[in-house]
Amino acid sequence: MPDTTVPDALATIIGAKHIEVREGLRATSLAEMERLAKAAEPPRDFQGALCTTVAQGRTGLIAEMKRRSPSGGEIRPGFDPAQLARIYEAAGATCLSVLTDEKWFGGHPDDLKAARAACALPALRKDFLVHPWQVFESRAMGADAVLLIMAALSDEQAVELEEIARSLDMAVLAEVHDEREMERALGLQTRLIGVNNRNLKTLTTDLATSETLVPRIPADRIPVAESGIRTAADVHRMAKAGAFCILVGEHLLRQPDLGAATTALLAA
Ligand SMILES: O=C(O)c1ccccc1NCC(=O)[C@H](O)[C@H](O)COP(=O)(O)O
Repeated sequence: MPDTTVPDALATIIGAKHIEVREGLRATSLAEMERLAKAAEPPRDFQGALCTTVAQGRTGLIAEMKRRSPSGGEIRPGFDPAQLARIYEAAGATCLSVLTDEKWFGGHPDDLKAARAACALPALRKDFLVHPWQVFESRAMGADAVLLIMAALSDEQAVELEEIARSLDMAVLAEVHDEREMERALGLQTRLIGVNNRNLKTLTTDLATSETLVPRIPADRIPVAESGIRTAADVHRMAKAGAFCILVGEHLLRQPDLGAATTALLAA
């Protein structure tokens, strides 16, 4: 029996996202958001950038930016998305991940716009997508890729959101935390399978999650190890499990010298 006395962080966030979408739809109709998405400048090749980096024998780093998080509290005072993007790019990151959720992460669509405009890296919109409107909104704000969290979506919803993202030439990172979610993600067309080492119900992090799941991901997919990666040894550990792409946020963002920290992590 699940412990119903413990609040489920993801369920709380998803509940609020449904309300946000309803409010968003009142301000901008689905048809208008679709029009804005189609009018946006063309997307950058998020998946291609990761494939090229890995083919060159380097670690594909999706470098994340977030002001705060439910698990970490305030992460980076003086947060400047354009400056962070330039530093990440110069230090060898392959892609960006930008939190746009305001309530829990202090983010905003303007963060993604500013970060993307400041560099040539493709950008993932890191948010909690539950409705087609948000996929169109992601493209309209300039995102090159969206995150689909399998724990937050039914199979039908995941397929629908992926179809819309693909129709807009955006990449999809399908995120999983257990074997069942992984099987469901493998039913999608995307090659990018993110294994989140963070349990989004309890917010605890364990790199063993990637060590268990990544070796079970078929060779035609691209595993991305996410969360809790802090050291060159962690990067090596993820690579040993078969994940040559990683998504890292908090550790890097807490370092005063972000560029040096990013370079050091990629030296693994
Ligand atoms: O990070 C949280 O506290 C969190 C809470 C609820 C839902 C999602 C959450 N984080 C999203 C992520 O998984 C991370 O931002 C991402 O994978 C980077 O992790 P890290 O390198 O540990 O910052």
